[in-house]
Amino acid sequence: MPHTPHRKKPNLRTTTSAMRESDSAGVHFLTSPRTATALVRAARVGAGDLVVEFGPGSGAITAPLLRTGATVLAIERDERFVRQLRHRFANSPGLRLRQADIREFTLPRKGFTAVANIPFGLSTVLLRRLLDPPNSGLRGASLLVEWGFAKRLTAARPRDLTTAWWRARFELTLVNQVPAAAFSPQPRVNAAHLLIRPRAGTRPGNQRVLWLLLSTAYRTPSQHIGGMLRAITGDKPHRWLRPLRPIVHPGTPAQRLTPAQWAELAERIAAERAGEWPRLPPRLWA
Ligand SMILES: C[S@@+](CC[C@H](N)C(=O)[O-])C[C@H]1O[C@@H](n2cnc3c(N)ncnc32)[C@H](O)[C@@H]1O
Repeated sequence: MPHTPHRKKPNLRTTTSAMRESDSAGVHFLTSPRTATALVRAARVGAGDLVVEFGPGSGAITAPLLRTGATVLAIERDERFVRQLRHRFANSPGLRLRQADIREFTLPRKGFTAVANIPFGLSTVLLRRLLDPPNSGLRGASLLVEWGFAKRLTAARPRDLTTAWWRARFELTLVNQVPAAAFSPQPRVNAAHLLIRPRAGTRPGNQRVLWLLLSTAYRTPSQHIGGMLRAITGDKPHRWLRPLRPIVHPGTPAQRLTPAQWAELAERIAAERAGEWPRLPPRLWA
């Protein structure tokens, strides 16, 4: 007869006190299995894929993730959750659990997908870790973040250089609003399901050109795209602007371009202007 390992119930006292302390740090645990399932389904992962889960807590998202057959690298700082997860998933060979700080943990070089209910206070730091590096191994991400944060990130026109850099290389989609009632303790504001996918046709080789365009555009808000393109390429701006849709006139303020238009411009300039483009700064946000 197959041996069924004895499973202890999770220690609720320990879990509850860990949750209470996490609450004081602005951390909200997912209590809606339907939301966890939707988050995992949208990640489109399965056997052979590597998923990085930031802050698994007591495993609300880890469980459906493991059911997909993917390998889950879960990074949790709180020792009580780590112990609990080890116990709960003792028979899940797909789980690689690390007790570490997600702000410092070295992310895999190999292609990976990120899935997480992100502690609201760490959203920017984590997105920087995922989306800043020009050679990020990120294949996609399915994340729960604060609603206002998701709205700002997905606005039609990025309002700052960092967001423009992320959006020209990745498509960021606000899937839906997730009510505060889906968490315990409840946050004061609703959350959002944010989906991230690499932008089709964006090649790592174009990133120097892209950075040059964006950093020039965002340095001076009133700058016109025509003059900027002429200064960078030495060509008449129409050559680059003509194929863009919606239509962009040379007198358009550069910051009015959409992420897709920046991606297309960088792609075409890099393809047609072989040259020594300036190196990317070692830390892009510095
Ligand atoms: C918002 S909760 C999500 C927990 C679980 N995934 C869920 O949805 O219920 C965030 C989790 O991240 C952990 N955490 C917070 N800051 C962390 C850090 N700097 N490094 C690693 N884990 C962290 C917390 O202990 C907590 O378990």
